[in-house]
Amino acid sequence: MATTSLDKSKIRILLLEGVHQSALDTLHAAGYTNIEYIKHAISETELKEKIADAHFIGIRSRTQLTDDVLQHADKLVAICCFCIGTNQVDLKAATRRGIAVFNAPFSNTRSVAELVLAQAILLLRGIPEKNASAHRGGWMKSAKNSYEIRGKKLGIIGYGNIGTQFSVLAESLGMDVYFYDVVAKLPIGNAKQVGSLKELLNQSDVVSLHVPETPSTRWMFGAEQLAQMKPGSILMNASRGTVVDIEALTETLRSGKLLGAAIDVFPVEPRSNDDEFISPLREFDNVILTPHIGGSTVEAQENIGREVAEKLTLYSDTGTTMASVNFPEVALPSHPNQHRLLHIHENVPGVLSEINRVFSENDINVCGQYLQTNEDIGYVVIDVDKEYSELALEKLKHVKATIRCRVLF
Ligand SMILES: NC(=O)C1=CN([C@@H]2O[C@H](COP(=O)(O)OP(=O)(O)OC[C@H]3O[C@@H](n4cnc5c(N)ncnc54)[C@H](O)[C@@H]3O)[C@@H](O)[C@H]2O)C=CC1
Ligand SMILES: O=C(O)CCC(=O)C(=O)O
Repeated sequence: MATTSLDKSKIRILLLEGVHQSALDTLHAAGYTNIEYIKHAISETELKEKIADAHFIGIRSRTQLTDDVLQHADKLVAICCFCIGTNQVDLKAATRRGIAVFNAPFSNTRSVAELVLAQAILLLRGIPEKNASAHRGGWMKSAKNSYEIRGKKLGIIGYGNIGTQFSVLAESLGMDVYFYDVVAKLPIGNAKQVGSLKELLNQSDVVSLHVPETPSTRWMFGAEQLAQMKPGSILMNASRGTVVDIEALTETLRSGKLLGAAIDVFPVEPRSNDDEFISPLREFDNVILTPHIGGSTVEAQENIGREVAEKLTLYSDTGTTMASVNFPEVALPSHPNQHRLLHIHENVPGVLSEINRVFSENDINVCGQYLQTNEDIGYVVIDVDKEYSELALEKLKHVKATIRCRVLF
């Protein structure tokens, strides 16, 4: 698509946590060259220093973009999460500063579903203990506590993009699938929605969590829920580390009540692969511990890199905010031969009429105008003839409730 964006060499992009090469390729192909690429998460002090110069930042799940960090991000236009979860970003603080947030809601969902399916099979067969024993010279040849997956009941908590895919895969292996979700959901295949978490836990042989991190899911799975699980059942968590109370899980595992567990996410995760992973769960051979790699496959990372980098370039080139997590969604055409003003304001009455007054009082012809609002902010995009953009920008900055206003050339 032909675009007339800002001089791209001046747009600074900071990419952290080793996002896939496909992101770099996509950005380079779109003409963005001023990119700092770091393979790991950086300390908060370094983050505050680096974010001060960045127009765009790309992160995965380790980098915490708190209100405090964002206070240092005067130039930041957008945050690009190369993952699904956006709980590591203070979305309210980003919105208040007029910073758009993007993510990749689908690209790694199949990878998570495949991982938990594999873990369920391995745990039902007692493979983690048998494997650990063999590595130490043991030989646990026995059918005790070793089961087929066929005919077992799977209880999915959070029946969204990942939960539904897991549901389909599990049914294809003969599992009976039940799910609990706070929203009424159309069941896929023969899955059945149950009315309460307790009901789900009381009957499931395998329980798997696929909820986002929100206030309602924070520590939602503790001693009470573990007590409601069937003896000999399995718990799996590949959602977020703040969902399961690890101390309570440790106690339950010590009691021998569960056949096993698979945990991919933890309340505190090492910042880099060189740091030690500390968890009381390390003592159990019947627990599969994975380093937050539910979505870490070559396929998923390549797709995410491309998908999120495309969202970045589209927003940077044209102002398009489709699929933004926190911004009103506007799909915009390119603006050849015109300049494009992007005005982000608090969603309060009277702003639009003030904006329109800027154009009528200054005799500026509006070539195109687009508006969308959400609960917090309004996003107005105005295309004007090139010679008027500087004057319009200056005037628009003084419109009441303005958060941020900039121009795309
Ligand atoms: N381990 C890993 O590497 C990965 C982890 N994830 C995590 O998995 C989560 C889920 O991903 P998706 O399925 O794509 O999200 P989704 O948004 O499609 O589905 C989440 C579902 O959880 C439900 N839900 C929300 N609060 C709930 C509650 N209190 N009780 C029961 N259900 C509730 C929602 O209604 C929704 O149906 C992500 O938010 C992310 O945190 C995602 C990708 C990779
Ligand atoms: O791969 C990552 O860094 C995080 C994956 C994840 O948890 C997500 O997509 O929400």
